[in-house]
Amino acid sequence: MISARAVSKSFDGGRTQSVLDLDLDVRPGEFLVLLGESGSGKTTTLKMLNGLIPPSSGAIVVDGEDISRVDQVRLRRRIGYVFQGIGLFPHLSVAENVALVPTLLGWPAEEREQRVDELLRLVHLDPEVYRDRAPSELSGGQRQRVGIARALAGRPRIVLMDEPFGALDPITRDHLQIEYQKIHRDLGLTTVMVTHDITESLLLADRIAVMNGGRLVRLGEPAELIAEPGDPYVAQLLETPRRQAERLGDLLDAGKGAR
Ligand SMILES: Nc1ncnc2c1ncn2[C@@H]1O[C@H](COP(=O)(O)OP(=O)(O)OP(=O)(O)O)[C@@H](O)[C@H]1O
Repeated sequence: MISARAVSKSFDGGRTQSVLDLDLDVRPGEFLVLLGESGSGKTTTLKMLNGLIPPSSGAIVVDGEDISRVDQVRLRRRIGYVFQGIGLFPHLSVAENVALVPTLLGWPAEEREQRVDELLRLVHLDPEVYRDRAPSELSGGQRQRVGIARALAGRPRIVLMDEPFGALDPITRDHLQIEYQKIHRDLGLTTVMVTHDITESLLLADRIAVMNGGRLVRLGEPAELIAEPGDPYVAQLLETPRRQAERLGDLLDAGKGAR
């Protein structure tokens, strides 16, 4: 569905090398997570996949088309994007934010409104209650739900998400992760999600692409990475969730014993 071939990106006339020689194939229907620490090149990669940033070299093919040769506006309307920090327009209502792409595509008002209500229900927000609210009148989790609804409005087959659950409390985060995973499956989407949270990537991804210093250092299913990190950096990343899982396992066992 998405292929990157020898993609590199530098800024400041070559002084900052953000992404180096990236080769990556995202399969149709796959949930792929780009994992790495701050500054490893994840956001730059995601923005290159929908043409927001042009690569310095290399090629990106989306659904069979080299994206440097397609109309950029049309391309971006075919790909849903959930931005880091959500990025809802504060002066627009929830419904207007969700209807952004359908409005740009010139959908008739009635169809647009039906779509907004359908999407709000999909992300578990009652349209009667939330349609006319301003983003400032929502909790962080509700705002993130609106961000997801907005990304899905134009019926994209591909969704790119940049740290979508990063700023949420753990309980809301867990709910939204599970809900989004269901949406991804039910709608047959291809999703690429950026995170620096190793546990999140292990729980959500079909495959994880680990980036370090602009390079893709490991690509594999969560179980494959756990069984064989294959790279010292990946082994180091896995230490924390492994330790936490062991401690939680011990506590759960102790809890059972105390009952
Ligand atoms: N427009 C830009 N101009 C100059 N340098 C940039 C620009 N965008 C990104 N960079 C640099 O490229 C590198 C990778 O940045 P990127 O935002 O892709 O990292 P990231 O892994 O997404 O980090 P984070 O998790 O903090 O968002 C960083 O060193 C960053 O400073």
